[in-house]
Amino acid sequence: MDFNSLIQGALPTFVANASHGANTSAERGLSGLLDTLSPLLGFQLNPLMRVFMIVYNMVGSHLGIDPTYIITSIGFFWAVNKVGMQLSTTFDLLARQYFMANIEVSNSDDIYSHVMKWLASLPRMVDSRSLTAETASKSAWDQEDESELMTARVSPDGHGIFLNFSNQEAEAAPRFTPAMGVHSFWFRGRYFKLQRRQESLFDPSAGANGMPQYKDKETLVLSVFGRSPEPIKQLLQHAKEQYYQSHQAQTIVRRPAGPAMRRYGHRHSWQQVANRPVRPMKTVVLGDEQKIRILSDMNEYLHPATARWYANRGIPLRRGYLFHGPPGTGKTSLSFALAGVFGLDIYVISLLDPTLTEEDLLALFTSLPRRCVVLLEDIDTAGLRRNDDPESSSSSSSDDEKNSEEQEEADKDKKSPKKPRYKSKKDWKVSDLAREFKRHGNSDSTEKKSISLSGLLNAIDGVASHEGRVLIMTTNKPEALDEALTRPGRVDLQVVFTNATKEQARELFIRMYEPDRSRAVLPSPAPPLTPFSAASATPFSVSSEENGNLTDVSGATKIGHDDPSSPALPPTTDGGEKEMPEGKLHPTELSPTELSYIAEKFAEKIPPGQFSPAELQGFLLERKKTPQQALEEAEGWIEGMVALKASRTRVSAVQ
Ligand SMILES: Nc1ncnc2c1ncn2[C@@H]1O[C@H](COP(=O)(O)OP(=O)(O)OP(=O)(O)O)[C@@H](O)[C@H]1O
Repeated sequence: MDFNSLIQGALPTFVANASHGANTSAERGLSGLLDTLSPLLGFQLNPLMRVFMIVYNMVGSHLGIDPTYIITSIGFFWAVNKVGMQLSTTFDLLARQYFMANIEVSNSDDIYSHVMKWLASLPRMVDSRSLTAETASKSAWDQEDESELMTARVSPDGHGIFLNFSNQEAEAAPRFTPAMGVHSFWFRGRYFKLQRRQESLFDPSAGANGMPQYKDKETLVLSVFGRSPEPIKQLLQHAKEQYYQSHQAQTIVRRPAGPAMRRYGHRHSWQQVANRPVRPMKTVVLGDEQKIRILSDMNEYLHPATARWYANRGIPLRRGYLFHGPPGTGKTSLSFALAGVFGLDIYVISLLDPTLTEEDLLALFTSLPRRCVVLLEDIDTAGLRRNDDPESSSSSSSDDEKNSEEQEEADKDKKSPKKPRYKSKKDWKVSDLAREFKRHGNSDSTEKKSISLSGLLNAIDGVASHEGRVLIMTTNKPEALDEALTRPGRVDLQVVFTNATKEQARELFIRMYEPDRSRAVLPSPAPPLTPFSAASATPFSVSSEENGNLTDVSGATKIGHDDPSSPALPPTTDGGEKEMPEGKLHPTELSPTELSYIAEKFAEKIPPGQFSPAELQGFLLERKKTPQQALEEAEGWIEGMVALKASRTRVSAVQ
């Protein structure tokens, strides 16, 4: 059959199909056309197309309209949407470029976390359709809903109640932040646009050991209509204030960032490692005179007018303190309390950090904020290398570890120096291998020269060194320090810490047992002192302040409380000899007078200058719910500790 006769044969059918009524056209329109054209064009409809045609016909017959219209409309709307999106992107771009002010915030800056935290709290953002869920990390100090802790479980022996935190992660709600892309929100009556974008940057030496690595960099672009970025600046200020309001009364602790980040300098040099509640000055037991002296010295130094005073006299604006005394006497505690009093962040540097070079140290000091506390702990153990001593202390310590076997071999080598020193395979022992590894490891770490004394001095008061900071160095052995380190100008004030005096022991006792002014009383220790019915007990009692005293409002049984109905304590102000309160009383049941009386008795028992506040604190912590038990057991503990110290053993059987 030729083409002409085929057309002549097929065309009438096609015309008939096409000119059929409206309802039949829906059924037959496309399928009829395809049926007609397929032999014409010489192809067969495949099964998929046949299924499509069946569905097509069904839709057509059900809706009573030609599905071609539907397909055409969908295509039209898709095209309009595409064009619309393209136009909107172009308009957005043009608007941002010519009609909007923009501010970019990088995720390597603290402002990024301020803005993200604030955005996460915006109701409009939380309801947005495009969000990123993040696990909200909580520090040990973050406030928790204490009622949730009632998920306590009965102990296996049925005698106690233990808190159970196995589900805490599951119960913690995630934090929702705007996802990557463009968002909008209102703030103080203005319309803002937010673009969150991420790019992967190739950093040739960002990874461990300087290996190349891709790093994600996030940027927030905040835009507002108008030519002035002022509204965005206000927004950023607001986000920052909100952030610090929630972190009020906290001390931020920073340490040097990893070597890869340190390379970028300035704000990348330090990383926040902790955020802890401010340590109140009154919790550091130290002579009032000493406290007042250092507080007023620091206050004067940090005063804004002091900078001018120093500058006029050509004195570098630096202040250094040396806290020295036996371990556990409060040197670190005072440093934190001082930072808390003045609302400063603490920057802690360990000179023993194997990755820290002298250049790093200098860079770290130069990238400190205007006012801060820099803490160099245990400076005597830092292994500072004297300039005239080429061997670092670390290498000398590795020499000490050579055992007699190696010594013997070295002696042998001396006798026959030409003979190469090696062992046959069968002579190798696992211990040899371990030693080799250790030596190899040591040699790696000593490849990096330890910090020299002059390197440290240069960092803390060299010409390029930072001004405005407060430097606190702590040590247990002040006599081991180099004179150059402690000369005036580097150390302006020395604070001596001693083992506890009687007065300090008394104060520590009171601090331990005075009523907690916060919401809840600490849970009683889990191991039961007396068997009790688990069903009737709660792990702790919620207290409220009433007339200045803490009173139990739960009515619940207290674990470890021997006799809840013990008689009221006798008054102690009758002019005669004070009577000793009886029974093992819960601290909340002691009046201030009674507490001070027991504290006095406790202090009398403590030999002055023999125990550090940390040791006394440890003893009292063991008996934190039972002040009288502490008083009664003090003598036994002292005897045990004296014997322990005499035996110079570190293993303690005394609690
Ligand atoms: N004078 C003090 N007042 C209150 N608490 C103290 C005091 N001294 C020590 N403590 C307590 O003992 C513990 C250890 O204290 P801290 O770390 O401040 O001692 P340190 O002198 O810095 O010790 P080290 O020399 O070993 O670093 C802390 O829990 C602290 O609360």
